[in-house]
Amino acid sequence: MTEPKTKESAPLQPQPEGKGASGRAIVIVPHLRRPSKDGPLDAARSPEAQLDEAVGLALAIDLDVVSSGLVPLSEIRPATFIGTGKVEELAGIVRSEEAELVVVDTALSPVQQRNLERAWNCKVLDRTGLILEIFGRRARTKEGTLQVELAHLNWQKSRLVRSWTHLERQRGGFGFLGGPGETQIEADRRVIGERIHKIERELEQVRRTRGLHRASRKRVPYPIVALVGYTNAGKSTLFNRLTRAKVLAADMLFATLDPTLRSIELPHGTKIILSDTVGFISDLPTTLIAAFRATLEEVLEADVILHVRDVSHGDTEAQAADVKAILTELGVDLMSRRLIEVWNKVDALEKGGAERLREIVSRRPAESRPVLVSALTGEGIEALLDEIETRVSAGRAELEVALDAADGEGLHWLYEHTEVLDRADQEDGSLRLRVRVPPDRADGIRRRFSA
Ligand SMILES: Nc1nc2c(ncn2[C@@H]2O[C@H](COP(=O)(O)OP(=O)(O)OP(=O)(O)O)[C@@H](O)[C@H]2O)c(=O)[nH]1
Repeated sequence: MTEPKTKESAPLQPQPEGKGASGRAIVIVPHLRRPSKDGPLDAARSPEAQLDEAVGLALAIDLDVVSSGLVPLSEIRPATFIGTGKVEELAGIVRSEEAELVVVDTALSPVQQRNLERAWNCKVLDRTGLILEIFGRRARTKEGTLQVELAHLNWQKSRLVRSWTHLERQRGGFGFLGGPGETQIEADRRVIGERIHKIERELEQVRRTRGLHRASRKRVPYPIVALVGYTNAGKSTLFNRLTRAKVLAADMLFATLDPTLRSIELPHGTKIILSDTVGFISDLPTTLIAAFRATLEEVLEADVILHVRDVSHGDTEAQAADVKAILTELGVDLMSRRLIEVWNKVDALEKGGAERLREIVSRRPAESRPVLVSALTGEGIEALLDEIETRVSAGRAELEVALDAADGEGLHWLYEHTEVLDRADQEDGSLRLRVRVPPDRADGIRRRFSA
């Protein structure tokens, strides 16, 4: 593990005046000096990078981050997670900074959270709580919203302490939580239980309809190209660059919790559907995996997957490893021709960096060569479009079909289910069409419309 930025005795780094409107917050990343093999802290990622990410997440929910820093630990304390001395030191900082909230970027037990709240006399949000807030703000589809609310309720149920009502009121969420007395907690637990039941029923309903939507989407004749990648890798910016669509692309994490679809035409006329997906994040709390996966199922149906990477980020390798691990778990073959690595933000590399990457890329075999782009400046975009077109066509079969001109139904079917490349009306009253189809459809179509 790299040397921590903050020494044990040093105060946290003051932050420049933040733009946040949700309250004054301190962000800390506790990390073990010697990571234990079963410790909850992620040793693959540098603590500094984790701190950057945590501050980014806090800013994404409009917190005014007044101070932030690493908290090195020699061991994890059951009662407060971090040691007594450090807890006291932080209490002083909370007071002097008039902070209303401390984000502790690790998974805290309900008891640890409660004890820290008492010691600091302010709200404490752990990593799960922080990501839940972000998911809550970014969820756009019905299913996304329900999944997040369900995860939130399950998490709350395990820790019936007053939640951070300020944020939750804003979202119109769980304002009923808060009573400190036993009876109040029991009542809250019952209300939560009922709400969980209701949401589970609604989710069932939504899933059934989503299945229908997907079935109708599957009939769409165009190949689907899905963008995946780590949070802040530049997916939305690339999506916009490729589609010139107006999709939210702010310097915010998780600007896209739910998939967005657009259809575009590639340089040689191939039409595709471009699908933007949720950003990946390190150490995703297990309670959130279902909500996250629901949005990623799109990827499985994609003909081509663009794995967008921010190659100017210090942790780009660790981020890519995270994404690949999840793709593999979902059943995507990483060696498959349908995966293209897009190395984004080449404009942000330090001097000589882009040349170095170009050399690395040129040594890779052509079929697994990443494409270097800048979604911001447009550099490399033409080459990317060409590569997408090559891969899309490679995965599709081209057929010649013939049918009677009077077969209106057949013609209609072909236009709905295949990509019609060319059409010729014959003198004998028949029609000849050149169509492109997914390989698994080719045989059926040949049988029905023998050329
Ligand atoms: N310098 C540079 N910045 C970029 C580039 N592409 C995107 N960005 C910036 O990176 C930030 C994140 O971009 P987004 O497109 O929102 O990232 P995302 O992957 O969609 O993020 P999530 O929605 O959180 O998953 C924004 O500030 C973009 O302006 C690029 O090629 N070069």
